[in-house]
Amino acid sequence: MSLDVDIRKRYDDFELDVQLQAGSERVALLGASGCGKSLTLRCIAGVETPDEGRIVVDGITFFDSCAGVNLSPQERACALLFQNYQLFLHMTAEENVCAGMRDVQSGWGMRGPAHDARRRARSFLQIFGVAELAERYPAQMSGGQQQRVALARMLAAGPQILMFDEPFSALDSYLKSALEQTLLDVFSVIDRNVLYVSHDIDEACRLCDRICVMHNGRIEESGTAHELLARPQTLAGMRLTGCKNTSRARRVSATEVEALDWGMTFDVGREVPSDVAYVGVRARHIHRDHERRVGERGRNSFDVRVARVSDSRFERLVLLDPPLGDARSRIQWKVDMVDVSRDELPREGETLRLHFDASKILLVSR
Ligand SMILES: Nc1ncnc2c1ncn2[C@@H]1O[C@H](COP(=O)(O)OP(=O)(O)OP(=O)(O)O)[C@@H](O)[C@H]1O
Repeated sequence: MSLDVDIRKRYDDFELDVQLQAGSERVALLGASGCGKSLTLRCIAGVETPDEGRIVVDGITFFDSCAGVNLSPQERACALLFQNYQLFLHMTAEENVCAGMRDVQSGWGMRGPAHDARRRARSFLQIFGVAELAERYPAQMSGGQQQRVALARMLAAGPQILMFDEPFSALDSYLKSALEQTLLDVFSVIDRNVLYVSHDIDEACRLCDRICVMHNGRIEESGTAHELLARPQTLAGMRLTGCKNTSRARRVSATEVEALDWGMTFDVGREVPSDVAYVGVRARHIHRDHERRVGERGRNSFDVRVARVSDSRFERLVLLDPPLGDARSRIQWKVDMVDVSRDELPREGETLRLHFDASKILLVSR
């Protein structure tokens, strides 16, 4: 399995410039809204045409601007699944899956007599737990059921590359989790290129082997979830891997960096790059400083005022006013509420002495 993408496409106010190579692995495109994730998939699927570049899947050239190659979407052995199902409304579930097979060009996919196609359609519906809905029309199914049928149709088409564009974002968390598990079952038995678009780092971690961080039409960095979480290389990488606290930064000395938006200087205990531009502090790397009281100085410990608290089921989200800055530069801290008495939880208006685990502070230059 291989995927080789090197494309550019310009619009008046947006430029896509993507280079992506992948082998037998599932790759997530992770990025904020409007960064070019869907456009990349649409170019690979052939529903958008890049201005220039190449797209090669398993040795087959889908697109090559220099060689004048541009296969039609039907000629490309790929399937693209969106969040909005896109089933044929006048066809039953089984007919929808069969239609996927008939769309397939010769040389790949499952073809055969009608009864064979129907038998195969049922087996794909079975994989996604909706075989009993084979005779129903999309209007007679829930959103989750329609998406299961759409997944069955996608797989039945036998594509070389499976592309998912936030397929579960319209579903509730229970259904989403169940479908993710089914997808993982499917991935474990098929050997296909998989591209999965998401803006959710956890979803990308669960479903993919490698994550590409997209920003402003480009892939800024790529790595395993572990690599990206431990050592993001860019501001976009820090934010997309869930780092809620980022600030512009300036090197103060060999091991000290100032977070300009917070008025705090950290000794990170390692060399600060001369071109450092941003620092990031993950909420879980902030702790109460039990050794010092408010007002006592200490390395990487600061007095911060609690501006606001809000509770979810298991955690209290605490917004902290840094020594400098306004409401936009507040620092987020999360405090576990399980097995903690309410008296111990931070309260609005109080000042706390907090220790920042500076060895975990993230430093990036762009
Ligand atoms: N046909 C078009 N004409 C002009 N601009 C376009 C066109 N298609 C896409 N764009 C622009 O390209 C950029 C990337 O769009 P794209 O749909 O790939 O974003 P995305 O990362 O998938 O976002 P989201 O997560 O919101 O779906 C956007 O700024 C969009 O406005």
